[in-house]
This record gives sequence, C-alpha cells and structure tokens, in this order.
Amino acid sequence: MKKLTIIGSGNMGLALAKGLVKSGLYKASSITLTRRNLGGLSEYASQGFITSNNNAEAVKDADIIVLAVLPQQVNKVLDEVKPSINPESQLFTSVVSGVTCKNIKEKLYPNLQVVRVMPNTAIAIQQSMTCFATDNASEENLSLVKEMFDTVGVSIQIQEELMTSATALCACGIAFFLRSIRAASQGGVEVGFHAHDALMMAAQTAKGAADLLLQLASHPEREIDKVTSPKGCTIAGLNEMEHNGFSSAMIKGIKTSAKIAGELYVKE
Ligand SMILES: NC(=O)C1=CN([C@@H]2O[C@H](COP(=O)(O)OP(=O)(O)OC[C@H]3O[C@@H](n4cnc5c(N)ncnc54)[C@H](OP(=O)(O)O)[C@@H]3O)[C@@H](O)[C@H]2O)C=CC1
Ligand SMILES: O=C(O)[C@@H]1CCC=N1
Repeated sequence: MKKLTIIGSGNMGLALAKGLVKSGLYKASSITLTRRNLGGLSEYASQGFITSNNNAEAVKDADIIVLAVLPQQVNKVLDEVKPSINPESQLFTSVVSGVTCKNIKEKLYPNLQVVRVMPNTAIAIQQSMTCFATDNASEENLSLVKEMFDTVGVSIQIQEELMTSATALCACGIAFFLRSIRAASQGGVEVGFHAHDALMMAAQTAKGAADLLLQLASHPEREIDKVTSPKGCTIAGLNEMEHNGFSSAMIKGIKTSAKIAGELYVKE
C-alpha cells in the first residue's frame, strides 16, 4: 500500500482522505494529514490517521503527496517542503485551483512528476467527478492517479488548459446544484410541504434526474420532453423559469467561476 501525505487537511483534503479509506484503497494508517492547527485533526488521529503540523517531516516518507491548501497559501508551503522532496521517487499531486504543474515545478524541481487534480467534495462519499492533467507524469503515475480517483467516483484526464473550466463545472458545480435543490425545496414549502420533507423530495428528484442521464446515456431535453405534457404544468413552470433567466444564470455563473479560478494564484 502506497503512503500518502495530504498537505492542508481542510474541506477538500479531509473529504479525499475519508473517501479513500471508505473505498478500501487506503488504510487510515497509511495517510498523513497536515494542518497548522493540529487540534482540528484530533478526531482523525483517533480514527488512525497520522496527523502532523510539520509539512517538511510529513512529506519525507510519502510515495504520493497531495497539496490541498488554498492558492494563497501555496508559495509558503512549497518553500517549506522543498528540502524534503525527492523528485526521483515521489509523485506530487495538487488539487489547488489555478496552480499549474509548471508553477509547482518552478517552485520545487523541474524533474518532479506533477499531476494536477480537480475533485469535488462528493469524494467523501465516493461520488466525485474528478478531472486530472499533467505535462510530465509517466503513464504509470497517471494510472496510479486514475485508480486512486476512480475508487472515489469517476475520473477523466483532460488537457491542462481546461483545468479552471473543470473547476467551475465540477468542483464549484456541487454548490450550484445544491443551491438549485435548496431553491426547489423552498418552492416545495410554498406549495405545501414541511421544509425537511420538501428538501428530501427535491434531493431525490435531482438524483433521479441525474441518473436518467447517466444510466440511460440520455440527453436532458429528451428526458424533459417526456415530462412536459402539452398544455401541462411542467412546461408552464419551466418556461416561467427560463423567462426569469434560469439557464442563463447557470451559464453566467459557471463562466464567472472559471475566470476567477484562473486568477486565484499569484506567483511570487
Ligand atoms: N472545497 C472544495 O470543494 C474544493 C477545493 N479545492 C481546492 O482545495 C484547496 C483547499 O480548499 P478547501 O479545502 O476548501 O480549503 P480549507 O481552507 O478548508 O482547507 C485548507 C487547509 O489548509 C490548511 N493549511 C493552511 N496553511 C497550511 C500550512 N502552512 N500547512 C499545512 N496546512 C495548512 C488549513 O488548516 P490550518 O489553518 O489549521 O493550517 C486548512 O485546513 C484549495 O486550493 C481549493 O482550490 C479543489 C476542489 C474542490
Ligand atoms: O471555491 C473555491 O475556490 C474552491 C475551488 C473549487 C471549489 N472550491
């Protein structure tokens, strides 16, 4: 079993650690989690994870390193770990938005193999849509990354220039779909359901809609046509939403997130 060190165990780092252990691919004892406030990891230490607030020490024995700090925290962390990194034997992966493989190699070593990965928080329940890209990692290391992220959802390799777009569509996308489910539930309350029932009903309906596309390899408009009876209530509601900019709002939101994702990291 490979040894993994996650530098920056916040929302994303911990979701990844939980998903990998749940999948059975990793034992908690083969994952080291770091953050500055070690107290915030005590729950994870009691579950068998190794925890540390010393990044330089934590990366020494790792086969795979996952960088999961915020973009504005990257430069300091890379300076800290550089003396402990072995570019010949270690694989460096990063989930940080807006930081390229080249940015990391420029800060660490030009021959370090780097894979940039963009998962989403559904990784904690093995349902992530994960995109990854590289400009120098070997096929063997790419297979390793694919195996790792396929156990916690679905992963695809993409061109690196599309990573900020993948961030908007898939990583930020979790929040966009959650907000639409929340909005649907609020509508459900207005038409008569208690809030907790409305939320469960909206979430299960969203899950069914997503599975219609994924399991039947169908297209949204094909499935929508099956719901919209002539002169019916669905088309009335759907058209009302479109008159108010429903599709347009989602498209504009994704474009804005993709733009901002590309501006998050500032090189030193
Ligand atoms: N949240 C998401 O859905 C997704 C996030 N990402 C990317 O993941 C990265 C992390 O995001 P997110 O998890 O949301 O952010 P969080 O703020 O939740 O996590 C960042 C973690 O890094 C730790 N940290 C900060 N500085 C250091 C340091 N010097 N050494 C060790 N740990 C440190 C922080 O803990 P402490 O302050 O205790 O050190 C914190 O727990 C970002 O780059 C983001 O772009 C990518 C995909 C999805
Ligand atoms: O909001 C953010 O910047 C991070 C990256 C993608 C999801 N969360």
